[in-house]
Amino acid sequence: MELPLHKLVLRKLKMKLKNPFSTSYGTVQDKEFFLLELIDRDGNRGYGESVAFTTPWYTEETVATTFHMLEDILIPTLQSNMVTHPDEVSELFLPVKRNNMAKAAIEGAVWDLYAKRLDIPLAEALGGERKEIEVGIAIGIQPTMNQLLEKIQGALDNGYKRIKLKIKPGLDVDLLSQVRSHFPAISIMADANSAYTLGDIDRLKKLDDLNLLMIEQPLGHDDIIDHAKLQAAIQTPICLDESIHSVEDVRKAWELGSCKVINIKIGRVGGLTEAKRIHDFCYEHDIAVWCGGMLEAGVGRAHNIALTSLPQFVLPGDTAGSSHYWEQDIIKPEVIVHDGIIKVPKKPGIGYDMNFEVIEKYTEWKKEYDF
Ligand SMILES: O=C(O)CCC(=O)C1=CC=C[C@@H](O)[C@@H]1C(=O)O
Ligand SMILES: [Mg+2]
Repeated sequence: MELPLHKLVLRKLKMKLKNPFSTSYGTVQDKEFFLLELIDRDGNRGYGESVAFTTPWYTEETVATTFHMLEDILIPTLQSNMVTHPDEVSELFLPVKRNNMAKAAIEGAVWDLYAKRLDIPLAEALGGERKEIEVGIAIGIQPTMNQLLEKIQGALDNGYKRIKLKIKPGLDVDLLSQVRSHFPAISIMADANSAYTLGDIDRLKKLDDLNLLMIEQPLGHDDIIDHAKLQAAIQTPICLDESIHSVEDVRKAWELGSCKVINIKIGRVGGLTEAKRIHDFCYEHDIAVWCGGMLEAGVGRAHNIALTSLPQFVLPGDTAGSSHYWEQDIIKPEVIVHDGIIKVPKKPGIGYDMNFEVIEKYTEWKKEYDF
């Protein structure tokens, strides 16, 4: 049955993070993004959120390229084609190379609308079964060791199930050893955001003594060959983040032995349909999967929660609670983490209502598109 699309409302928002988030690439303080509200002829509303940053340090996409893609390519494509199921959106966008975060923003709104039309939770529409999901937390690079230890303790006090720390050359073996000696038994992983090369192999081998859950994206953002060499040389499981844009990337990485774990970010892989394909491949091949974060506001967070309800998300994701990032989130209720657990909402679609008071407060401009 056709999805009778009526109108798309595109809002540009800017929200200040409570705490700046620092990685080997740099620091994020303000999060700029698009909120997409897709309305059908029966008055149902589906929501999507874009995740690209203002500069292309994580992937090549930015807020500006997202707008260009939405305005000039993706929205017109959706306007001129009929869809019956969200999977058809990624088919429609197939001739457009990459620009996965822009594609995911619009596809996410279609998925939410589709689930709402069926009157079922998005998690169920995706085939998810979990009623609750376990989550961890990502802690950015801190100015001092004491501040880092305090942040970790605070996260543990809040029940988060695993701690992800950012590392870079010079802020790695010693830093992680100190953390490990303060917290001998906790689940710790390190994210390098491509800060190393194979020349650092001896340094990276030292991490094997620290019982890390995994090391995320140690080498080049577009590499799977050197990662295979590194994985053969170290015991710590490698997780790929930046290198993975599709299920084909996962298949190749798996065949080469480039990693043991996959971080799925809906935006990086072009939407929930491709995220689900990656999930299914990993399920069949017994590859551990978890859901990464992009410092999302509530709508993006809600999509992550729905996705994480699928069975192969066997490791805690980066979906921390709203209050970890924001003074006020754009959804009601906010995402609450209790003892490191989020309850998957039972209401239709993403399962959270929009908080338009907050949305209006942070909206810089909005624009409407008719279908
Ligand atoms: O959303 C979160 O809480 C996790 C954020 C996070 O760790 C990242 C977001 C975006 C880019 C990176 O710095 C990093 C990552 O690589 O996973
Ligand atoms: Mg990462």
